[in-house]
Amino acid sequence: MNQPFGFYQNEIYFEGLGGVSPRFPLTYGELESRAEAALGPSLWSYVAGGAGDEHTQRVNVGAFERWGLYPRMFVGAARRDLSVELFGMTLPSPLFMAPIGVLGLCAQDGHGDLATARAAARTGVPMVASTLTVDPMEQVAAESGSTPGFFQLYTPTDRELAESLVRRAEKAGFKAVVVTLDTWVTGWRPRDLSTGNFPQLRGHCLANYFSDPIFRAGLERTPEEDPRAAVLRWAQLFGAPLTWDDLPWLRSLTELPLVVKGICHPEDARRARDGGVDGIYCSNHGGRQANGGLPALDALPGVVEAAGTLPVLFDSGVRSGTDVVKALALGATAVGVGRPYAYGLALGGTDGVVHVLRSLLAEADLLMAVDGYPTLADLTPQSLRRVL
Ligand SMILES: Cc1cc2nc3c(=O)[nH]c(=O)nc-3n(C[C@H](O)[C@H](O)[C@H](O)COP(=O)(O)O)c2cc1C
Ligand SMILES: CCCCCCC(=O)C(=O)O
Repeated sequence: MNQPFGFYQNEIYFEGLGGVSPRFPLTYGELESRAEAALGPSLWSYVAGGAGDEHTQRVNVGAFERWGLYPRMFVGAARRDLSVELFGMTLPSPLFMAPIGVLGLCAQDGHGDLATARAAARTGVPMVASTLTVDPMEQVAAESGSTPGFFQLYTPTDRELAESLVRRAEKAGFKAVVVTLDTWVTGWRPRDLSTGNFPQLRGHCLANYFSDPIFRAGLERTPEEDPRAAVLRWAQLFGAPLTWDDLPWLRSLTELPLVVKGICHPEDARRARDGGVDGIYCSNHGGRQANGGLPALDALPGVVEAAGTLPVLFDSGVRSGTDVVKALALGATAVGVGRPYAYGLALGGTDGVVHVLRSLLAEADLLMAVDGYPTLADLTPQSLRRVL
């Protein structure tokens, strides 16, 4: 079903959308409340929660309401083209799935990364596979069919281990490496601190480490023999507090497109661009890391300007197809969906993820049809007006 996007209105209402299903929610509110019930209290609070009093998380979402899209008439947008060029590839739409570390646990069978990769295969929407998958990255890559996948790297303090993870990602067939910069230490997350629930500390989602020859070589006993010691070793190695001096080394790690995630300041975007990265990923980690109060969407225009000709990926707060359109109009090349697809996974495995992705795309496509924007190039900052 890896069909190009660009639906016709009548197909939506009379013929169905090949993936959007009435058995799953059609509003974000219902998706969230049904996912809460499906995930159970502990996993729900990990996935849904954020830093501090979750102000940043809320303003990430609210920021989209402060922009309105001008409707344009006499455009004849009967056909839309949502395809986008990214890293030399033509993708059928600008949507991608942001990396989610405990994703595997969100599926009923505990193999949610594989189920999500299958959704990528079915929709053509790329998945950014986290370093923290339940199943090893090689298996995740194998499930995504002809849809390109990206590998997200949490840079460990051991450079040899970092290099090994990247080598494996290349060999597994991932098409880009996304280095997350904003999470070398976990932020202040009251929900998780009160439940004591960090799935990684229970040994979940560490398959990429436990299967890695460099990681294993640093242990006295294998993770199978002594899982506790392996988790402790992982916790010691997890995150290197990188500086600009490390960028040349990161750049040297791979010839795959290199993307840096967590960039919100224009000066950081400029320095990353000058340091030779291939893409800038504007994100505040969905408000999970710092409760600093800046909505990621408000940071996007400055990052886009500083990135120059580099593609800008964006996430944080995207909850609907109209949000996708607004982020594109503000200059994003591709837009990441985070929590919503994890909720779809919780409700219906691969089918649930496909439903969420196709609902977002159908809504974006219909907005572009009705408001007269037939292609992504037609969406510019002038298409928007600040409304609040
Ligand atoms: C449960 C959870 C786990 C996450 N794990 C990762 C991760 O492993 N790597 C990463 O770069 N970002 C991770 N993120 C951040 C997402 O990639 C993305 O930036 C964020 O979800 C966007 O915010 P939103 O979900 O509110 O739209 C995670 C987010 C959630 C909700
Ligand atoms: C030491 C674990 C850091 C959190 C990793 C997953 C993530 O990015 C998130 O929960 O957010």
